[in-house]
Amino acid sequence: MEENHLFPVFFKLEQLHVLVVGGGNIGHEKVSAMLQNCPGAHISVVATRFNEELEVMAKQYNDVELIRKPFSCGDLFGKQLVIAATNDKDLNYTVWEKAKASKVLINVADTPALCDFYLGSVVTKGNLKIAISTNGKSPTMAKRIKQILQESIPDGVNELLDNLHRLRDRLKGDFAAKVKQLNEITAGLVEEDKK
Ligand SMILES: C[C@@]1(CC(=O)O)C2=NC(=C\c3[nH]c(c(CCC(=O)O)c3CC(=O)O)Cc3[nH]c(c(CC(=O)O)c3CCC(=O)O)/C=C3\N/C(=C\2)[C@@H](CCC(=O)O)[C@]3(C)CC(=O)O)/[C@H]1CCC(=O)O
Ligand SMILES: NC(=O)c1ccc[n+]([C@@H]2O[C@H](COP(=O)([O-])OP(=O)(O)OC[C@H]3O[C@@H](n4cnc5c(N)ncnc54)[C@H](O)[C@@H]3O)[C@@H](O)[C@H]2O)c1
Repeated sequence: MEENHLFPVFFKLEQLHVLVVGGGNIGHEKVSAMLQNCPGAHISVVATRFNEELEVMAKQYNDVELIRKPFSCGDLFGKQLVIAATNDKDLNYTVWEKAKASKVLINVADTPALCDFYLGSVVTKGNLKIAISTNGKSPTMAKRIKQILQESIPDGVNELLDNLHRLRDRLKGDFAAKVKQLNEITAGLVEEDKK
């Protein structure tokens, strides 16, 4: 079977500065995805025109700025991540070239082959977060799996997480002893599978 070789990580977007080039439907979708996960995300959007929903959204977040102008190389200055989401493939390629030259990680929304990273479909229950990828094969399938998991994972999972966190803080002993105790305490959660 073909395998997905993407390596998932969870970024702290309050500590990074993201540049989004393009403020249309897709620019709005990507900014919205980042803010849903991280309301404190630090995002600059450069575009010649902005979709109205994006303009309304940006006003509600202190760390999102919309800059109405054509893209230029200097926009990359001080950014750690870039999303190129214009409707101009050649321009998206230019943004990719500039990002590579500046060693900034980039997602090119219309060209998966040029992406250093993909955005995932995200399930959230309190502190629990699950990111889904189909290796770029079908974002629609990722969205549907997200919906299934969102409904099937009970909301109480966050209380369980809080309890385990408190327990983790109270456990004594070295690392190996703590791992042993935590495994024993949680074994009951997966007991059904062993039968
Ligand atoms: C998960 C999600 C995250 C997000 O964007 O927040 C996401 N796309 C979402 C939705 C979505 N995107 C598209 C549709 C239309 C139906 C369809 O095509 O299925 C829908 C469905 C909808 O909107 O209902 C079209 C589309 N997407 C890409 C291309 C370009 C291409 O493939 O060439 C085209 C064709 C453009 C065209 O035809 O013009 C590319 C990418 N989209 C990815 C992520 C990355 C791969 C993720 C993975 O590994 O699965 C990747 C590779 C790069 C990236 O964008 O990071 C978000 C889920 C929302 C949710 O969770 O609710
Ligand atoms: N990755 C995904 O999930 C996904 C999904 C659907 C579509 N797409 C692709 O994303 C691309 C964008 O689609 P859209 O619907 O957002 O288009 P759109 O027409 O709504 O928006 C295009 C944006 O690009 C900006 N732009 C154009 N030239 C510019 C320049 N020189 N400098 C700065 N900004 C400039 C415009 O001002 C506008 O904000 C399309 O190529 C589409 O194929 C990607």
